[in-house]
Amino acid sequence: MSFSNSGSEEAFDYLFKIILIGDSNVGKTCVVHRFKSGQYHEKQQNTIGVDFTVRSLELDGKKVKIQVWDTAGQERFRTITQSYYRSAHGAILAYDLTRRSTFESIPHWIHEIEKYGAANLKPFLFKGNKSDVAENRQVLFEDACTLAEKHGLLAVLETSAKEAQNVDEVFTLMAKELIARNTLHLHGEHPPNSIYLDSRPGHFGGCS
Ligand SMILES: Nc1nc2c(ncn2[C@@H]2O[C@H](COP(=O)(O)OP(=O)(O)OP(=O)(O)O)[C@@H](O)[C@H]2O)c(=O)[nH]1
Repeated sequence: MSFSNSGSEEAFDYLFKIILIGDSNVGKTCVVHRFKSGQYHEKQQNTIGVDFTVRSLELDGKKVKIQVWDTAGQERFRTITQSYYRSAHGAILAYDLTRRSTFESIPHWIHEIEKYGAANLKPFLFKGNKSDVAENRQVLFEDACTLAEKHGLLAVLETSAKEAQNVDEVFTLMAKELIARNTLHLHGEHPPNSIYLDSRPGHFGGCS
């Protein structure tokens, strides 16, 4: 069965609302822009509140409409952004792998999701951005894996909005997981535990 919001819009099988969360300047907006337009722009302004982006994908023969809510990382917008958690189906936690403090904020963001998100707001996907400047790396992939395992997060991916590394993969993986969970739910089964992805594009491996 396919759905459409209005006659003029493309029909779809699934609509997923995915919220993107993390400290200011980790590159959330640039990643969303890369996902939507395939382009990279050095962004000058911080996000104010929440920005919406929609992109449709075809996954395993199904039309999937992904609505990304790009939230402001700045503290002063926290009350606005928290109000969007409740209706999200999936959450992506982002940090800047060249800035350790943004990684250390991740437990705080997990707490926010648990506090303000719906009870079934799982899985959280976990991504480190700016892998193109890995020479300035302050967060090891292994450290991210350890944190993800500790909190039962779905995946660890390292992305670059600048060099288009793993950007589509983040959203595709999230959508596939949400479809799988939806299907399992319909069949009364439980979803599997976490998946971990190596930082190299297209390489699906374990953390250890
Ligand atoms: N080298 C590099 N720089 C990036 C990348 N992605 C974003 N940036 C830069 O990081 C800065 C912050 O990017 P934004 O996308 O505005 O960050 P944000 O997380 O949306 O910030 P808020 O809107 O304040 O929450 C900008 O100067 C970008 O050009 C990347 O993949 N590689």
